[in-house]
Amino acid sequence: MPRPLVGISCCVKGFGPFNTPNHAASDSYVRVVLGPVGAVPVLLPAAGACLAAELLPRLDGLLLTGSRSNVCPRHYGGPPHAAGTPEDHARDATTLPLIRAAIAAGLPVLAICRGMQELNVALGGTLDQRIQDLPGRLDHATPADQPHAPVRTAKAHLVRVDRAGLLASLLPPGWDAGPRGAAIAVNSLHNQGVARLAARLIAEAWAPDGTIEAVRVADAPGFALGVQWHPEYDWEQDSNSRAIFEAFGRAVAAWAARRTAAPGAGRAAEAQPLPQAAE
Ligand SMILES: N[C@@H](CCC(=O)NCCCC(=O)O)C(=O)O
Repeated sequence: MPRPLVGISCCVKGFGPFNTPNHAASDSYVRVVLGPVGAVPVLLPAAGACLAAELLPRLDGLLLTGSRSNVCPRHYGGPPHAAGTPEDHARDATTLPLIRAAIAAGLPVLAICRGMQELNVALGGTLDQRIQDLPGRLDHATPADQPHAPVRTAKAHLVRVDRAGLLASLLPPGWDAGPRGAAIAVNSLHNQGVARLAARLIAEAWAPDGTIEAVRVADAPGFALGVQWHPEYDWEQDSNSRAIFEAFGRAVAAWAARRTAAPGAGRAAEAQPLPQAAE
């Protein structure tokens, strides 16, 4: 049987001397899909809502990536971002409908950082835009003055995990047996966070300041998990991070087996006209 296909959400980023828009996803997501997820990575361009119906029937999983850009507040009725806050309207226009269609179809979904924020917004939740400015909250942002690699793998804080949740069920045996109890250490590279949790989401993990750090979709027919941290940066060293991707990979493999047995399974919506290619 051919290996399963996992779609990876792209951002639109300017590259080169003319800042030409490119559809891009970090190499860390490609490597984790090839590695512990055990699938073939398929980069999904941020080309709009039309992609959901075209792509979903051909995919076995959806990996929603992190990004420096932020979900535009008009999608959740929030105030405009402070000047200079990066947005990516093309990504929003692609991922928000894609998430709704994927969840409805039961396609396995793993949502990381911006991806978890998109999952919340796609299902009707709202975001805080700078949690470090809120009273009593921690600064979860990327330290600006430190080099790339260590800051992405360094543990920034603990996360208390609901022992009864999906996340706890997939962590390695004994994950909660040490002195920390039901808490794991995570990295942290975000400014925004869940404000109002979407009605269909269940919080599964919390930072010490109460920030929601993991969610699952309560009524999802398939695997649907979001984490606010970045397991893709340290899965080679961290067994908890690796376990998240392996569990996603098992769900993806099961979906692929069903899709192969019954082609057309997962078809979520009627196809829409494709957009014109950019000039
Ligand atoms: N922009 C949002 C989401 C944060 C996020 O996904 N960060 C990814 C950073 C990747 C990296 O720096 O390597 C927010 O700020 O909350």
